[in-house]
Amino acid sequence: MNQSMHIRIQSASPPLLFPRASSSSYRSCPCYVVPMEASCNAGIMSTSLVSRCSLGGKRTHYVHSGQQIRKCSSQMGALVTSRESEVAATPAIGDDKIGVLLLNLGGPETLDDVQPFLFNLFADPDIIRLPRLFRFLQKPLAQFISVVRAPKSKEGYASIGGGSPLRQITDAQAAELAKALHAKDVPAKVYVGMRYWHPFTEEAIEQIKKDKITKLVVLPLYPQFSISTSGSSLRLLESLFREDDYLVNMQHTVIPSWYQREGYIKAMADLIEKELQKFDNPEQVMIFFSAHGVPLAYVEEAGDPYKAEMEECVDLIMEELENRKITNAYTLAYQSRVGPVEWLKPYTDDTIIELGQKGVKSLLAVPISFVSEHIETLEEIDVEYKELALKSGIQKWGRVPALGCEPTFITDLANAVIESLPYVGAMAVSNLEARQSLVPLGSVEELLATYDSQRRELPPPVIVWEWGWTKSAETWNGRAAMLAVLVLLVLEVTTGEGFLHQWGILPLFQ
Ligand SMILES: C=CC1=C(C)c2cc3[nH]c(cc4nc(cc5[nH]c(cc1n2)c(C)c5CCC(=O)O)C(CCC(=O)O)=C4C)c(C)c3C=C
Ligand SMILES: [Fe+2]
Repeated sequence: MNQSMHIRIQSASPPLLFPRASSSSYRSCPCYVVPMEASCNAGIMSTSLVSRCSLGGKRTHYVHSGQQIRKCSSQMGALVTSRESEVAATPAIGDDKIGVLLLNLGGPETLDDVQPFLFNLFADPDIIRLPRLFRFLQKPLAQFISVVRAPKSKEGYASIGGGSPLRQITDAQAAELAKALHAKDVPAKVYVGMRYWHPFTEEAIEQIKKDKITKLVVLPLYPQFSISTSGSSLRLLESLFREDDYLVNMQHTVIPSWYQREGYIKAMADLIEKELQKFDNPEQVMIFFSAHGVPLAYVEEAGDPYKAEMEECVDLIMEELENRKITNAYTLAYQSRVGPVEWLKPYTDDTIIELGQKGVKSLLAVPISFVSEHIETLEEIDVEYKELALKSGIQKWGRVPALGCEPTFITDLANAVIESLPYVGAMAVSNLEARQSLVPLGSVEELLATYDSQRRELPPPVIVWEWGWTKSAETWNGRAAMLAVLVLLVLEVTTGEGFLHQWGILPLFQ
C-alpha cells in the first residue's frame, strides 16, 4: 500500500504518569536505547512493536503487561511536565489549516431513527463479523437483527426522552475543545464524525475537504481502544482516505487511546470524589466501575486491547484517589451485553446481585468506557441497575455523571491534540521505522493488525435464537439455523415475497 495513504497512528498521550511498581501483574523487562532527539510520547504497543526510548541518553525501562509494553517509572513524570509546557507554547504551524476530527458512535435522534441506526450498527463487520463466504449476507442479516431488536431499543430511547443525547453532547464537546485550543493559540477547527448516525464520518470528511484542512488530528472519543469502537471508525476512515486524492495527500495523525492521560484520570477522580461526598458515610461506599462490554472473543481471539486498557484505567483512577487519601473498596464489571454469546465478565447485573448478597449497602456506579451521557447511563444504569441494586439489598445508590464538557477533561483533550501536532505528517514512516518507534506509528491497518491480525470470524454478538444441549451443538445448531434464516432472507429480499413481507416487516425503508 502507498505510504502516503497511511493514517499514521500515535498515542499523543504522555508517558504513564503513575508509578506501577505495586502492581503484581507487571513484570520488568529489558531496556532499549534511542538517541536523545527521539520523541517520548507514551504508547501502547503490541509485543511485536518492541520500542525504544531514552531521555538524554539514559536508558528507559519498560514493563510488559500481557500483550502490552509500557514505559515504567516515575522519572517519566518529570518528562511529561517539561514536554507539556514546551508543547503548550507551540503556536499553530505556519499557514497550515489544522483540523481535529472527533470520532464517536452516534445515536438515534428520534424513535423513527432507531431501526435504521441499528441497521448501520449491525451492518458493520467490526460488530458482526461473518465468515468470508457469507459476507454478502451482512446487510440482510443486519436488516433482520435491527428489525427484531428495534422494539426493545425503542422502549429504551423512549424512556430517555425519545432519542439519544449523543449528538448534542458531542457537538458541545467539539465546541469546547475548539475554544480550549484557541485559548492555547492553536486555531483548529473541530469536526464530529459519527460511525452509525448523523453527522456521519463521511459528512465530516466532506467538510474537512471543503475547508481545505492541511493537517488533521484524528481523536476517537473513546478513552480505551476497542476493535468494535475506535477500531471500526478508523477502519472506515482508512477506506475513505484510500479512495480520495485530497485525503491521501493530507497530513494526519491518530490518537488511538488516551485513558492513561493525567488530565483524564484526574477529571474522573474529581467526579468520583465529589459524588462520594453525597453519601452519609463516604468511606463505606463501594466504587463500582461499569464498562460497556464486548464479546469475549474480541479480546481472546482477535486480540482487542480493550479489557487490558480498561483494567489499567481503573487502577490509575484508584491510584489517583489513593493519593487523595480515598481508599474505598472498588470493583469493575461489564454491562450492556447483547445476545447469548459470552461477553467480558463479570457482568454488571450479576455483580450487583453478588454485592448485595455480600452485604454491601452503598454503591457508587462509575460509567467508565464513554465520555457522554447516553442510553446506557441514563436508562440501563440509572433505572435498571439501580432497581436491581435496591432489590438486592443495596440501600444507597449513586452514579457519577459522564465527563461531558468537564473543563479539566476538555483541557486535557486539547493538550493531547497539541502534543500530537508535531507528529502530524512529520514522520515519513517506513514500515521498519514504524516498528521501531516508541509509539505504534503506521497505517490504521497496521494498528488494527496489531490487535486483530487475522481478522478472524467472531461469533456474532447477537443471535436471535439458540437451542441444543452442549455448547458445540448449540453453536452448530445456531449456525445451521442462521444459514436457513439467511437463505430465507435472501429469498425475501430478492423475490419480494415471503413471511416477513406477509407480516409487513419488510420492506423497511420505503
Ligand atoms: C466503549 C463503548 C462501547 C463498546 C465497546 C460497544 C460495543 C458494542 N455495542 C454493541 C451493540 C449496541 N450498542 C448500542 C449502543 C451504544 N453502544 C455504545 C458504546 C459502546 N458499544 C454507546 C455509547 C451506545 C449508545 C448510543 C446512544 O444512542 O446513546 C446499541 C443500541 C442500543 C441498544 O439497543 O441497546 C447496540 C445494539 C455491540 C454488539 C458491541 C460489541 C461488539
Ligand atoms: Fe454498544
